[in-house]
Amino acid sequence: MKKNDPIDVAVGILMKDNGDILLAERPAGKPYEGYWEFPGGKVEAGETIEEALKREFMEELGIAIASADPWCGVEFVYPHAHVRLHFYISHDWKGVPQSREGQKFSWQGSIHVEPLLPATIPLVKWIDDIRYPTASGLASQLNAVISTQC
Ligand SMILES: Nc1nc2c([nH]c(=O)n2[C@H]2C[C@H](O)[C@@H](COP(=O)(O)OP(=O)(O)OP(=O)(O)O)O2)c(=O)[nH]1
Repeated sequence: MKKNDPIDVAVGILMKDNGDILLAERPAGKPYEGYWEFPGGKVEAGETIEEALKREFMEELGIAIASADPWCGVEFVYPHAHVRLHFYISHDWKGVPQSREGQKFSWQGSIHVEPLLPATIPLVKWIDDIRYPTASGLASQLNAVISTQC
């Protein structure tokens, strides 16, 4: 792998029935320590993204993800790395988050933790559109359906 090749990262958004989602603070010693992110980590050689997601959640939080759906992808170039983030949404897991790496974590309705990792900032708006659909958002979805049918 060349120095500037993108690094694949598996990222999970655990979403409770009431829409709350889990964020974690990056532990000391990592780039951007103290920034908030959705839990996850780098995909290792020979692993699928979903395998990496499940491994990272077990290692970092003691959470067993039963199922997760791929949601969106974001590519971002940091000074320390070029990352390709694969975001998954899960409604189906076992366990209660434990701080296995000494990190803080928090279930959030509207997001009140900061700073967020730069590449994660736009995701907050996108995930809110899913968690809290507005009347105008629903209208545009309806328009999309109507125009698909025409
Ligand atoms: N987990 C996670 N990583 C993110 C998010 N947004 C974002 O830019 N990243 C970036 C930060 C890092 O450059 C990279 C994740 O790498 P990492 O160093 O945390 O992964 P890791 O846990 O496998 O770390 P290590 O084993 O190398 O210590 O992805 C996010 O929301 N969640």
